[in-house]
Amino acid sequence: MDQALAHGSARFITFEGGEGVGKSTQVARLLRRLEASGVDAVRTREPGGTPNAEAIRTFILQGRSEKWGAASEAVLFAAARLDHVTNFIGPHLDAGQWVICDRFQDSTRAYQGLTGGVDEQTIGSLEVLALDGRTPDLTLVLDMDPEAAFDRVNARMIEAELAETGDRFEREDLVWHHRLRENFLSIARNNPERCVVISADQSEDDMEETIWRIVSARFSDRIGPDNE
Ligand SMILES: Nc1ncnc2c1ncn2[C@@H]1O[C@H](COP(=O)(O)OP(=O)(O)O)[C@@H](O)[C@H]1O
Ligand SMILES: Cc1cn([C@H]2C[C@H](O)[C@@H](COP(=O)(O)OP(=O)(O)O)O2)c(=O)[nH]c1=O
Repeated sequence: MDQALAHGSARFITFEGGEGVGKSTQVARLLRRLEASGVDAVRTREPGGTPNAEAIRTFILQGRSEKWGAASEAVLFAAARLDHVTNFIGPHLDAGQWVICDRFQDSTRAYQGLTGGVDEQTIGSLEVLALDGRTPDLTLVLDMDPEAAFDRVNARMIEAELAETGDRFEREDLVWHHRLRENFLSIARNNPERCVVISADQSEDDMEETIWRIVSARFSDRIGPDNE
């Protein structure tokens, strides 16, 4: 079935990209813009979004699954995603609410698959299981040089007087993060109907405007000028 029809009138939008590129910031801003246009929307994140998936998130990000290897971690992320799709994303879309998700299946493809070395067939099978047909209508891939993204995050941490430790994936070296960036770009190139790459090397306000232009143009049938 056409995915747009499968979701009814609601739309499913995901944000993807490396660490610190501004995904959470823009998820919050897009939600505000949608609400201001009269669209009923909810935000969520991965791994997480339901109590079971949040438990898996804590387990992985504390590094407790690291020794198990990328394939086992891909299975854990898929288990969290299946619970999230079944108990949060699917029900909200079916109720007519748009769902805006901070990371989704492309993160498993980029981190565990292309960067972590888990083969395409395994990633594909896990994706079929976990998504249960809920492919995003639009994926915004935020892209910037990982060094610049880390500088930005560190500057904010110093401003807020927070100690920098980083979770399991943030502690990987820069070469790894450059490879990750290339892998997100290659996923976007391979899925041109679904993915749009956005430069994250702009101010928060400019990024918000760019994203709003893309979302409102793509879903102009749902976000009419009458609602602005
Ligand atoms: N466009 C931007 N320019 C400068 N700093 C930004 C921008 N977007 C986000 N930030 C800051 O960078 C840090 C990471 O942003 P965040 O939205 O949490 O990224 P992510 O969810 O991709 O990890 C935060 O401290 C945030 O305030
Ligand atoms: C959803 C998902 C996340 N991850 C990783 C990416 C992040 O390093 C981490 C999620 O932590 P998070 O703090 O949400 O990262 P960020 O703020 O950069 O979005 O989990 C995977 O490796 N595979 C996945 O399928």
